[in-house]
Amino acid sequence: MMRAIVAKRVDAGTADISEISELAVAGGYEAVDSLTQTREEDSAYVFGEGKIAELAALVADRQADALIIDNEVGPYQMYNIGQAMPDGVEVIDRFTLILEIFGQRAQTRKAQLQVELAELRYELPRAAAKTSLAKRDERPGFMGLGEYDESREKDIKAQISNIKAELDSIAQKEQDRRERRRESGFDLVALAGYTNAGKSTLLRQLAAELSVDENVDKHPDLDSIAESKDMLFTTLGTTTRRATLDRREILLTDTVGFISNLPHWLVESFQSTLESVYRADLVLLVVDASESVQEIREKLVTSHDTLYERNEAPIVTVFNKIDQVEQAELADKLSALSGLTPNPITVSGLTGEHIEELKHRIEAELPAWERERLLLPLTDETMSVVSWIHDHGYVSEENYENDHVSVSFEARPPIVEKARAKAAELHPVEPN
Ligand SMILES: Nc1nc2c(ncn2[C@@H]2O[C@H](COP(=O)(O)OP(=O)(O)OP(=O)(O)O)[C@@H](O)[C@H]2O)c(=O)[nH]1
Ligand SMILES: [Mg+2]
Repeated sequence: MMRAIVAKRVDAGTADISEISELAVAGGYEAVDSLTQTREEDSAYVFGEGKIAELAALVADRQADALIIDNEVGPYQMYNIGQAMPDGVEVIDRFTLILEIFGQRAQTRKAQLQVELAELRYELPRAAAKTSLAKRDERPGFMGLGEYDESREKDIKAQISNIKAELDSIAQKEQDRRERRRESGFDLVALAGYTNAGKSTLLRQLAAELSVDENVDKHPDLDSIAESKDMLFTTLGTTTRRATLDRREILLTDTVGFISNLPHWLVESFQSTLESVYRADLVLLVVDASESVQEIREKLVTSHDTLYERNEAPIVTVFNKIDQVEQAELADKLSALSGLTPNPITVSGLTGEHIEELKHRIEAELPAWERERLLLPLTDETMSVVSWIHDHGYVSEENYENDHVSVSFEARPPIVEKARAKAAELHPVEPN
């Protein structure tokens, strides 16, 4: 495994390196040591020059292969820090680390395109900076940053627009698929929330059935016998499974987790993954109840920001991992956070506690179904209409009389509409 030193600079207060350390592990590094500094950003080195010398000594001493910095590092700062480190040491900032993780996990075409798009967006301003400096100073390869090449910038822009076009067409296909699924009577429910909150674990609890996506084999984290890893960004693509509630059939989609402090271009690149959240009939926003009130609050606020802009569906907040929290403590947390989530539900995806309640809640929050009672004349086609209604809605009563059958059912309004049309097309057999 690659050995890494983790470093972080903050303007004020104490730097918290827990998240970057977890990201390092997720990226396949062993975080062997760390250094932090509280001071304003240095334009040449991010950290103070003395701290950089200290870091270089630590890297050498611990025989690290990489230096991971939990700050955004500009192209020149990156170059300067690289020069100050022992030879062969890779310098990685927060965003390149996240991109590395995504790159390792991206298995579907869509995920790969999204990672590529994010990489190009990361590179674009850097290429532009090189070009403008090289022009100004007429020094190709300014500061050793590589060949000065204006065409590189154009190239990146062209690639970005190609990838966007392909992602748009994938998004359109997915939108069509969502509509077909709704027409088949399914309600679409999406799991959203921070990475490691327990979304995939909940998916497995709620939907034991097989996945309905073509990416089944590409999500080893969703295998019901596979253990969920306690690791950031286990799930990258989206996976959809079918689950049966009391009355309704839903399609439940697991998505990539959120993480705070992401630059705009990175979030944008993963926009199409979030479409399955924005376009759902209901969103389950999962939070880890074992975290501190402060942490949960920050994550809820970021999640709401991400969702509210484009989300169309109602949101139910799910406090997961209650097996790890004392009851009194949980009550305190819920009341402290009640302003942000008026009516949350508490569960444990691991033990299955309150999963039935969650199912009821999902059913209650889904868009209301319409009730209808249809009298169908008995013809050769009648049984197929009746079974169509069974497939697309919930039948509460079915009575056979001499020459007709009466069916009482509930379904999405468009399904009821269709059932009426089908019923109208049935013509009774002429009596002899
Ligand atoms: N104790 C406890 N652990 C849980 C519970 N739910 C999930 N976990 C653990 O939390 C970790 C993360 O769970 P996942 O289901 O992979 O989380 P996720 O939200 O899908 O994470 P990403 O795919 O990375 O976004 C795993 O180690 C799970 O076993 C729970 O209810 N109780
Ligand atoms: Mg997951």
